[in-house]
Order: sequence, then C-alpha cells, then structure tokens
Amino acid sequence: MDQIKTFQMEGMIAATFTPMTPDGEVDYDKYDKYCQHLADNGIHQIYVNGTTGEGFSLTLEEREKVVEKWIEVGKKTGRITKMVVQVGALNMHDTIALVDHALSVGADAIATVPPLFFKPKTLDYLVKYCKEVANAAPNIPFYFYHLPSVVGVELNNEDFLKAASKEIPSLVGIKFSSKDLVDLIGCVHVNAPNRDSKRYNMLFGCDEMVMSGMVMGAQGGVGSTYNFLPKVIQRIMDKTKKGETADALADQYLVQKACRVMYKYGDLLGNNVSSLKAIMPLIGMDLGPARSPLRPPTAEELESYKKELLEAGMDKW
Ligand SMILES: CC(=O)N[C@@H]([C@@H](O)[C@H](O)[C@H](O)CO)[C@@H](O)CC(=O)C(=O)O
Repeated sequence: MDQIKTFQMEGMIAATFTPMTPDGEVDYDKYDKYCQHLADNGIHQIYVNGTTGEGFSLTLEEREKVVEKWIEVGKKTGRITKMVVQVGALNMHDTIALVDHALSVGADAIATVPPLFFKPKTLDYLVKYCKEVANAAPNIPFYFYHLPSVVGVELNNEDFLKAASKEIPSLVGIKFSSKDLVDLIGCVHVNAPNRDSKRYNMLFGCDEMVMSGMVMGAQGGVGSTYNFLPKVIQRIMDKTKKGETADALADQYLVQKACRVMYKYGDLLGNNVSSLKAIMPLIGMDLGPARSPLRPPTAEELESYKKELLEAGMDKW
C-alpha cells in the first residue's frame, strides 16, 4: 500500500502506438527502435493498449505480448521508468486476465475505461465496476480512464473520485481525456490537502489544450501527439509551469493546427488513430498502418496530408 500512496506520474506520458506490419500483424521487431525514439525525445513514461495503441483491435494474447515487449525493451533497459497498462476489455473475464498479467510482468499501474456495452448511467454502477477491476490486484495503482468522446460515458468525475475513494484503496487518479475543465478543477480538489497530503493524480489527455489542463492542476499529460512532436509538448509544459503563457500558447496553437489536419484525414481513414499513426514515417519512425477496420492513407492521400501538415507548421516540431 505504501507504493500506492506515493505513486504519482507527471510530465509527458506517451500514449503508445502498436507497431504493425503492412498486413496488419503486430510488429514486435519495431519495439526496440520505437522505445529508443521515445527515450531520445525525453519520454520515459508510457500508456499502453489504450486508444492510440488500438488496444480494442488487438486479441487478448496480443495485448499481453505487447505489454511484455514494452517491459523487455523499456523497463528492463531503464529507458522507461513508468508504464501504465490499459486493461479495459469487453468482458470482465478478459479485463481481470489483463490485470493479472500486468501485475505478473511488472507494470507500474493499470487503467480501465468504463464498461463499453452496458454503459453506466449511475456513479454507483461505475464505482462498482472499477472496484471489481482494481480489487483483482489491490497492490497495483489504479487509474480510471475517462474518455467520453469515444466511450460515451460522461458522469461527473469529482463525484466519482469522492465515491470511489471510500471503495477503491488503490485508486490513484484519472486519465482525463475530456475538454471539461470544470470537471477537472473539481477532481483536482478532491481529498486535497488530506489523504496524507496527496491528492489524486490527474493526467490530462487532450493534447490540443494540454496547457489548460496543466493550469487547472493536472500533473501530467498522456497523449498520442507526444510520439511525433514531443519537443513542442515539453515546451508547452515547461513554459506553462514558468508562467510564460504567451510562448506556451503559441506552441499550443501549433499542436492544434496539426490536430485539425489530422482530424480531417482521420475521418477518411476511420479514426484519428490511423491519421496519427501515418505521421510517424514522416518523422523517421515508421510503425506501419493501423489495423482493420481502420485503413491507412493511399499514396495520394499521404502526399496531400504531408503537404497540409507542412502548411500547419510541421517544420517547427
Ligand atoms: C481520444 C484520444 O484518442 N485521445 C488521445 C489524445 O492524445 C488525442 O489523440 C489528441 O489529443 C489528439 O486529438 C489520448 O488521450 C488517448 C490516449 O491517451 C490513449 O491512447 O488511450
């Protein structure tokens, strides 16, 4: 429990992609180079098998192997210091299997989305679900993964933390992928300054406004764009901390401009994950295409995508 009381993440946490071969199989040979790419760019914390990692497009076996691969190339080499595994799945049996696995291989923390099919309409139901997942391994720090735009569950997170704090001792915070800063402010104040003066660890997941998330009290950010514009994100975080908001805002606008282009192609390809992944070869770190049902861009689409990214300031990343 001591390990849980003191567990905290801050700064940049990359939401990792899952490297794929051209025919859509997980490309385990790419992990070493990918891990080095992150470390070379100052990223030593990762969030695995979430949205960006296409966790829900992978089989259970692949999800476990992906986690093992990150442990091998990241944790065992010291290039990754903290690793959160997203364990949410379509049924509780698979979720618990992923919790057990994450614990057994030495992940630092777990996170889960809410139930995806029988979605919660009340906090009681959501807390009960998270408790069942967290209690499968009460000694590993647990994050709730709030992702309303994809999952369609938008209960108040301040109330969630208050209710869950009594039920889930291993709850350390929320991976907060929402633009609702009012809710974020509430979360930041739950339990502060009690619980041994440690409040919940809020990790902001909207790269387009990571600056605002930090101002509102998030200690770190989890993002997909950190994979290809880490320097811009680091500058935003540093400048925001120093109160140099005009500079931070200029960099934040750069991220937003990139994202607007990325959304346009994401809509064509099935989801932003595919257009985000398509940026990686452009920065010299080809991780292959996104798996079906998403599709990669055609050669022509890639050409115009690249042109629009350049117009949006890619040369300043
Ligand atoms: C909905 C979504 O995928 N959000 C991303 C963001 O990094 C997002 O890609 C970025 O803000 C661009 O929209 C992360 O919060 C997701 C994430 O961390 C994950 O892979 O689970």
